[in-house]
Amino acid sequence: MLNGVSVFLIGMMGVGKTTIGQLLAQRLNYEFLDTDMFIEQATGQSVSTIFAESGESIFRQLETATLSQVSSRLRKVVATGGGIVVAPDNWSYLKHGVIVWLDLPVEQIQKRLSDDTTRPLLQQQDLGSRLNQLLSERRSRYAQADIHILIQPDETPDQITERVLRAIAQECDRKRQMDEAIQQLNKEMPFQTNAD
Ligand SMILES: Nc1ncnc2c1ncn2[C@@H]1O[C@H](COP(=O)(O)OP(=O)(O)OP(=O)(O)O)[C@@H](O)[C@H]1O
Ligand SMILES: O=C(O)C1=C[C@@H](O)[C@@H](O)[C@H](O)C1
Ligand SMILES: [Mg+2]
Repeated sequence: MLNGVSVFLIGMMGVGKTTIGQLLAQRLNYEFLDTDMFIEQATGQSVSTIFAESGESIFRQLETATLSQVSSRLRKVVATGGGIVVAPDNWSYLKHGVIVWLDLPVEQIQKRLSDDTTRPLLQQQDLGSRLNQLLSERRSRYAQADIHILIQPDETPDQITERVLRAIAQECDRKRQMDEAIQQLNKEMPFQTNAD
């Protein structure tokens, strides 16, 4: 249904981009790629070490460079870092594929990440307020995705993956119908110049 077009998963930390991305790639027979892991392999450093020793700005440059590399490739499911939506330049790369926003209420994210030490932007006392602050800064960017999946609290990774697959199929159908309508209209009403 995708004709090789890649899928980009976006969303806040902890919503399950890496978990769902791996399952989705298996179902689509695509290769799975995670921008955080890609950066860790390329630099030989963990995301936390990059933030601590080089700073967030360098991490964001690594993220954009990674995305520019992977966006030109076909048949990939790409789990992106939670902050990838912030840099406007990154959208020109994301738009090479179908963009899926995995969304989960902050209370659920909080439960999942309460003991996490690997996400540098969350290493502070009040996890709930920090997540709410990041989400309010980013929500309008996430909302630019082609597909929005609001995950239910008890939904399993397999159930979410099924729902994403159905939504991708619907989105591909919608795009195909629109392309056909445009082609039909172009046939019926050939473009006229002022000279006609
Ligand atoms: N549907 C689910 N139900 C319960 N736990 C889940 C589900 N999906 C993911 N998790 C768990 O939540 C945690 C965060 O998931 P994951 O690492 O996939 O999120 P992420 O979106 O990739 O986060 P990040 O943006 O920080 O990389 C993991 O411990 C994972 O096992
Ligand atoms: O939301 C974010 O800004 C981040 C999310 C993670 O995936 C990592 O990319 C990093 O911890 C920053
Ligand atoms: Mg991840």
